[in-house]
Amino acid sequence: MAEADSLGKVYGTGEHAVVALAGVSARFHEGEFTAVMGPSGSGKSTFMHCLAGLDTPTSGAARIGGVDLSSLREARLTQLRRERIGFVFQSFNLLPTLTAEENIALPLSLAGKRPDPEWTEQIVRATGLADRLSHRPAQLSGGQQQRVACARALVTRPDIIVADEPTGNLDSRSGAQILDLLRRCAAEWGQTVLMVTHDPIAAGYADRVLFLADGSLVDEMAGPTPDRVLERMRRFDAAQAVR
Ligand SMILES: Nc1ncnc2c1ncn2[C@@H]1O[C@H](COP(=O)(O)OP(=O)(O)OP(=O)(O)O)[C@@H](O)[C@H]1O
Repeated sequence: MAEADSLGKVYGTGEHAVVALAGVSARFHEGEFTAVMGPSGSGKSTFMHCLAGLDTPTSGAARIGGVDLSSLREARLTQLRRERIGFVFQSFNLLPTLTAEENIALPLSLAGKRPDPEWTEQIVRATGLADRLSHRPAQLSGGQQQRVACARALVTRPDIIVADEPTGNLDSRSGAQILDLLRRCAAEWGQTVLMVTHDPIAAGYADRVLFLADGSLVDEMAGPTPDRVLERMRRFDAAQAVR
């Protein structure tokens, strides 16, 4: 469904050049929940942004449904992002003047489309927001705001959900609700879920973990558990301390 083919990204030029991605290849299948981990500055956000068409790679290709994103003009890329990818960010990014219901419907309003009532009801139920729909973000807890952001990401029924540290600002209980929901997106609705996280517990919800270091894919773990992820991260830290 989504594919990174030797994705490379260099910021700046000459002596100021920073290699954020040094040629990363990976495939992300339907119904698969992948966590992306690695030390700060290892290229996780850059990787996700290039893969989701929010940033342009300097080499290699990002493909969604077989389409090379670099072959698309800006308007077509915007449409593809809007229709096929749902984004969830660490800081929720809700519009403060809109109610929860209006925030959820926003991607459809922007595309001039009507909500599918059955699907909307399903995601409102899945996110447990039925009695909060008329509230504005300031009247909601962080966990509720992130659930609104998830419902907004889901409302277009995207093929891919991209979540950048979705639980980074949440307590563990609210975080678990978001992670359960992301797992459901993959297992129940067949969506391809990609999540950047620093948290081994969050990574334990995924089907596999990709580990980045210095812009390269250095390891992959299937069926992760928090303990195994933590142990793998400790080995990274030890290796970095030696260098
Ligand atoms: N716009 C930019 N201009 C210059 N350098 C950048 C830019 N964005 C990212 N970088 C650099 O690219 C490298 C990878 O950054 P990136 O944000 O992808 O890492 P990350 O693994 O997501 O980090 P973190 O966990 O801290 O969010 C870093 O060295 C960063 O400083």
